[in-house]
Amino acid sequence: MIRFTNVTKKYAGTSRPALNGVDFEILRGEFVFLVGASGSGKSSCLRLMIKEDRPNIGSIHVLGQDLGTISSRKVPFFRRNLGVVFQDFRLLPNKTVFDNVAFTLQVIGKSRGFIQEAVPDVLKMVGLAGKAARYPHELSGGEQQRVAIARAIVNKPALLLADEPTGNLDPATSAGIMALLERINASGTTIVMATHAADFVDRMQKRVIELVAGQIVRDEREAGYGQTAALPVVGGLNPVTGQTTLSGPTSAAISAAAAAARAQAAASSEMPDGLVGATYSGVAKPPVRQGPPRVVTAAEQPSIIETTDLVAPKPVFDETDEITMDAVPELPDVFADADDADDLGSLDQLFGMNDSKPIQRLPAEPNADVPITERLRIQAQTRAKENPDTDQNVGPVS
Ligand SMILES: Nc1ncnc2c1ncn2[C@@H]1O[C@H](COP(=O)(O)OP(=O)(O)OP(=O)(O)O)[C@@H](O)[C@H]1O
Repeated sequence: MIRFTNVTKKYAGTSRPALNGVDFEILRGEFVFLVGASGSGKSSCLRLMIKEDRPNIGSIHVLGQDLGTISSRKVPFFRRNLGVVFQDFRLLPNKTVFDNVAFTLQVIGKSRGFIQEAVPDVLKMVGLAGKAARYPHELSGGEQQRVAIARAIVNKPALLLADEPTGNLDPATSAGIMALLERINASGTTIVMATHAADFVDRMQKRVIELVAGQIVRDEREAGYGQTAALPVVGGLNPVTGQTTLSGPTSAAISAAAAAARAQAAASSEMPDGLVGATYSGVAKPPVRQGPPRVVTAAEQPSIIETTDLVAPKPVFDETDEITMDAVPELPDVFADADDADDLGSLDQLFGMNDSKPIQRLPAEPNADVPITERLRIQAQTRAKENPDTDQNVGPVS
């Protein structure tokens, strides 16, 4: 589903890489937390996954595509199979809840009939059935985030990427969002979520990939947040004062786990700039793994097909099994309507696209009119057991 091979990302003007020789593989159906201190590289990972950015070194495969070779013309088609949720929701303020969700489908050329059926269904799923006519500013933060999730999943993505989706929400609302994400994952969608929400990570006991200064220090199944993830900002030295930008007890609170992580980072490459002491409060957390990182390998993955009765082992999108971009037809007409063009520009911003390519409507998909339960795969699936497909879609598509 996702494979990073020796990925290094260094932003222009920075002295150390944001990601440094990162290797991991995420298989279909997994729920993976990306954790680590602020600045450790979580968002950079997610940006690389949606091809918003490219690595300096290494290769990235997502949904069977080598992102290093995919042409920019085909990137929108690749992104059709991704849902993305951000901390700050990124809703279109001048559109209703319904239209915010419908917009995703309009852009990819779904029929009006399909949209009229799919949007109410997905709003019901996220608990917003009665709020379709509201505007974002008329919603609470949690409701806005549920709209963002509805928008991300309405096109039944195989992969949902979430960057601190609970970052602006209170604990109770966050719990609702996490329950929703867990349900979406149970329907077969792979989820990768960057978060600082230690309580949820500890509670949910999913796979955890932990970054320290751009390097993976832990990759563990059924894991908690860990202590090193609470390390403070990497590179957080104030350039004016030369002091750490952090407040609170620092040196006294440096944990053994923090020291181990730093020693590990230093041993494997140059010491990252400005890695300073921890402010971890000392609240009881699961012990951090000592020694070399335990990387979860494909061979260690549980068989989703054999171990799960209710979960579809295939991604929500059948067509993602074999995304072959060469088979994608040429893009049709550019939108002529100025309003739509503005809106499409906004959609590009949702993905963080900062280039100014011509705005184009994508062609409709065939066989779009299937029931919402089938589209979202939220019902029990027995068919998959009968016809298991263990291909994880990692690696180049020939
Ligand atoms: N566009 C950019 N230009 C230069 N440096 C960047 C850019 N984006 C990120 N960085 C740097 O790369 C490093 C990793 O940043 P990234 O946003 O990936 O961290 P993060 O773990 O997601 O942090 P947070 O938890 O605060 O969101 C940081 O040192 C950051 O300052």
